[in-house]
Amino acid sequence: MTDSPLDNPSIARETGQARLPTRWGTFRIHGFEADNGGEHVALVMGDPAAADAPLVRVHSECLTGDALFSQRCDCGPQLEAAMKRIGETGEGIIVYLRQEGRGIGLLNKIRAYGLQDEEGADTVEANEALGFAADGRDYGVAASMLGSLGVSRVRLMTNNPAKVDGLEATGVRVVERLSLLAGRNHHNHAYLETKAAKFGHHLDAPDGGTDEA
Ligand SMILES: Nc1nc2c(ncn2[C@@H]2O[C@H](COP(=O)(O)OP(=O)(O)OP(=O)(O)O)[C@@H](O)[C@H]2O)c(=O)[nH]1
Ligand SMILES: [Zn+2]
Repeated sequence: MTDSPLDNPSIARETGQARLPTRWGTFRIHGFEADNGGEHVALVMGDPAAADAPLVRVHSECLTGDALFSQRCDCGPQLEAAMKRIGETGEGIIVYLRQEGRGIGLLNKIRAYGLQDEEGADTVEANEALGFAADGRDYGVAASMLGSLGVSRVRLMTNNPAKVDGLEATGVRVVERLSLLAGRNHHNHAYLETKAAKFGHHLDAPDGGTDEA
């Protein structure tokens, strides 16, 4: 397997912060620089460090879905739903990781999309045909960012069991998993089915997986 072109450093240092008004309320945006120079951000609302286990979304960058309104995936609506939920709660964090294309980068993701279009590959087969692992993400940098923000226990908005395990492996305690079902449409049906079949995403389950010790 080819190593991911996006190295996955595990330490991120805060570089600055500012006010970020959004449709769902005003966050503070914190900039972080990782060991390899990667740039990530966290959107913080309220005082999550004072909470026992605040609402957190660890979102992997998807330029096409988050910014360009693509319906190939569910990323944009998931990000909106997470920001809305935090806005309604008044407290929480969006950790926005620049791990585009499950870690293979934007240009390789577009090549993978091409293989899906032309050869009928699913997302996993396309990654593997390009010489990458099915999912090359690492959550160490998210743990480092949460640590800087004073958070070590979270209620995580995700359908992805590997994200829960990945965060737990880096020392973040996921006390509850909250489903984040949004943005299903006829273009992303196969993509979502592949996530459920090959990665075990919980796509029809309600909130669950609380493993409070
Ligand atoms: N390599 C590759 N990456 C993709 C593809 N479609 C979406 N992505 C990336 O997948 C990432 C989102 O991961 P997903 O597996 O959809 O969802 P998740 O974040 O693991 O799970 P949730 O927390 O439930 O949203 C983003 O970085 C997207 O850019 C694809 O076809 N190929
Ligand atoms: Zn996406």
